[in-house]
Amino acid sequence: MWAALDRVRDPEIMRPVTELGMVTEVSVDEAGTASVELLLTIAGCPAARRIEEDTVAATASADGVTAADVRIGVMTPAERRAFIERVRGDRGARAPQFGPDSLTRVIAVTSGKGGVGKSSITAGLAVSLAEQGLSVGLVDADVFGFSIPGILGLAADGSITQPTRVDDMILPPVAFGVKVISIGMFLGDADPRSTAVSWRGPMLHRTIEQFLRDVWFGDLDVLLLDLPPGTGDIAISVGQLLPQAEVLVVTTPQEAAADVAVRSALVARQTGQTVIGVIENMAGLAQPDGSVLDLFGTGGGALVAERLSDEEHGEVPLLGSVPLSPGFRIGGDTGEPAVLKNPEDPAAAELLRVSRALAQRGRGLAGRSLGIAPR
Ligand SMILES: Nc1ncnc2c1ncn2[C@@H]1O[C@H](COP(=O)(O)OP(=O)(O)OP(=O)(O)O)[C@@H](O)[C@H]1O
Repeated sequence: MWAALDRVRDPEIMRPVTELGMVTEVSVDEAGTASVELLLTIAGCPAARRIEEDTVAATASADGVTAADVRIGVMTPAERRAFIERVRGDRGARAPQFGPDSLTRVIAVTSGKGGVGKSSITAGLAVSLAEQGLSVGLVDADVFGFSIPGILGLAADGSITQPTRVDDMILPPVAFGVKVISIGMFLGDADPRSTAVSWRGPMLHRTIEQFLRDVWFGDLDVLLLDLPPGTGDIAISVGQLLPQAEVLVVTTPQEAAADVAVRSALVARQTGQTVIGVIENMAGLAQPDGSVLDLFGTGGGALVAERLSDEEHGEVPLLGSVPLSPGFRIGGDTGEPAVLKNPEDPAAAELLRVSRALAQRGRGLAGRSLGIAPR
């Protein structure tokens, strides 16, 4: 019975319910009727139905079980505190999750101009890294244009999927294997389609800080951040809070956009972050006759990469050039990322190639404390 229940995972925490202490009673009588009690953290949590269905299915599938009696209850405050401690492990309460010694690679995606496809690229990279088996989190810090929930299917009918709160721990919704948190999830009952975030710098800083502290991401291989375009308060806050972050610059092939893209990368450098590459988006659109229409010109990505490369910082590579593609755009509009639904699409295929190259580079141990002391 326990082995069967080990297969039931909490969809938000992505760990077996047995390991999380959520299963409080398991017994089977002589007639083969299995009786299981499982406790949810809070009543009506979004994951509840799925957990209940999976528990019933797992119980019924265990060897020798002829009938399943599954009871779902809710934890007492004391049980919930014990649960939070188990989930957080020895990191303790409210400790920063992505400090300099963290093994998680933090990649902030920035752009100079708005509308160059930064959010689409970030979401596509996150989903394809998760598809390759990495544990991935995504922070949508684009306050003025939070579009990640829509791109990842978390914004149906004008309301954005809310994170689950277990006391002071916030569990991010999971989309296509990616733990996602967005400013758009914290607007209360307001309709995100017609709500503007007009917070000043300190409020934005606190919000990003809270995302990194109270949102429980667990052990991530990669945390991606979708920054607002340009060089504003958020970029500076992220630089201060995550100086070890690596930065990807998204730009279009238009040479005129290069200056502003380079400037956004230079702000990241000033806060100690490392620019690891440039992704050109909205490159040539393939025509039915096989020719290519360079709607936004050519060469912008290579130009930004070249201007960011120097002796001090080494070579900043152009990691890929993602073409314009109606299929890629439709995937974003419908919340079904093309990298999963339509991997042959030319834009999706190029993004998959870039994500595979990124996945191969782990975070090095250089400069980090290994947490061991000499005797
Ligand atoms: N390669 C592409 N081919 C076709 N459409 C694209 C491509 N990349 C992005 N788009 C579309 O362009 C629009 C803008 O993209 P997106 O929202 O990702 O840009 P952004 O840079 O994050 O914008 P902002 O930061 O200003 O919010 C979206 O409608 C998106 O679907």
